[in-house]
Amino acid sequence: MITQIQTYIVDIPTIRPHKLSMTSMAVQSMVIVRITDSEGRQGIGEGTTIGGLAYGPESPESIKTNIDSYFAPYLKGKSVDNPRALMNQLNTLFRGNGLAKSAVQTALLDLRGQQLGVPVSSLLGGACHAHLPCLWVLASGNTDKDIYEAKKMIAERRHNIFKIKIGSRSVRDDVAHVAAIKAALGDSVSIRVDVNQAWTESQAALGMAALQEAGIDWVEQPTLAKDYASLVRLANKFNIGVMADESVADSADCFDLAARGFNGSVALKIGKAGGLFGALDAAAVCSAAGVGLYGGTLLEGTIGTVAALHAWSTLPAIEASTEMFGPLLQRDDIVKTPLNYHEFGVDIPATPGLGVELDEDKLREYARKN
Ligand SMILES: O=C(O)C[C@H]1C=CC(=O)O1
Ligand SMILES: [Mn+2]
Repeated sequence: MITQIQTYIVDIPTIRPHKLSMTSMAVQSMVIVRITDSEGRQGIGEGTTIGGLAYGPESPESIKTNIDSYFAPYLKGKSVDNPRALMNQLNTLFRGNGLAKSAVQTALLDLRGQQLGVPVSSLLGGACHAHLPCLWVLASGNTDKDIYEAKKMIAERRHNIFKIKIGSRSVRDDVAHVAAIKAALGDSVSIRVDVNQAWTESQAALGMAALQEAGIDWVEQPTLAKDYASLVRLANKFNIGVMADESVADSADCFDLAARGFNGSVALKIGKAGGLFGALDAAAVCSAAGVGLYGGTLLEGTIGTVAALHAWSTLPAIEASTEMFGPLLQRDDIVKTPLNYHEFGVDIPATPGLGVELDEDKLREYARKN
């Protein structure tokens, strides 16, 4: 039985400013949820966004408030035997708030996994992978710094696929920046870009023609999230792949986009989909429609990242790789043993629950005091 639900906003500085088209991040703010049962076992979860309200409709403050005010009173006293039934109830009682629901669902699955002595991936049907590839995002905004950073990652065998954040400068300047990085890294390194909705369709056509010429493999969310028609037209017009990110949150969005003739890939994110169950439902719709899968992040720390990894590990194929590098962007970690990044990817824990444990001292150090 659930006896206590605690939430914390945890602010951890990033290793360098992370520049997206809509904001520059120097700190990552994560909402950590801890659910305790009557035997004293604890499950942990994370709800994280980017840049307060700059990226999406939920902020760290809204995630915490809505868990404290709405979800926690409902969950207190309930059994954890069936996390899916509890989530169905939350979805019926409370609209939206996917990031807050993802945090709570993660904590319920962590707790249930510990009760049963199995990893979260087993609760989802079982892992097909023990190690998944993981790319790195170049977002310093400076061409030379990005090239240096990428070469270091390749030499350390940490990452060999890179995503470059663009969209805050002119199309020509952005293309020149990306083409210079691609030329410096060479043919064996796969490069993609994320425009985060910054282009009009005609800017996208100009940019994509030039990026295709420069040998770039994917363009993520070139145009506005709700402009499905432009995504479909661009995906059909160019050989360079189109990745939908902000356009699609859940399985219904994926169905809608695929039904309009989209033939690219989709960035799955547990936060967008309201949790692991929703993200896997979205994956099933994409796979049935021939749309490729990509394991996406909202730059979560270790807890949110490992939760997503458990979900992605159950997918037979993740055609467009993953970007589960969030913990590496943070200067410090609030878990006792960080995830193991090596050989251009990351290991998925096989111990009960999520397989990571909170470091109470670090939690105290970084938790927001007011
Ligand atoms: O993809 C996004 O839009 C959000 C996020 C994922 C990686 C990153 O650097 O930013
Ligand atoms: Mn994106």
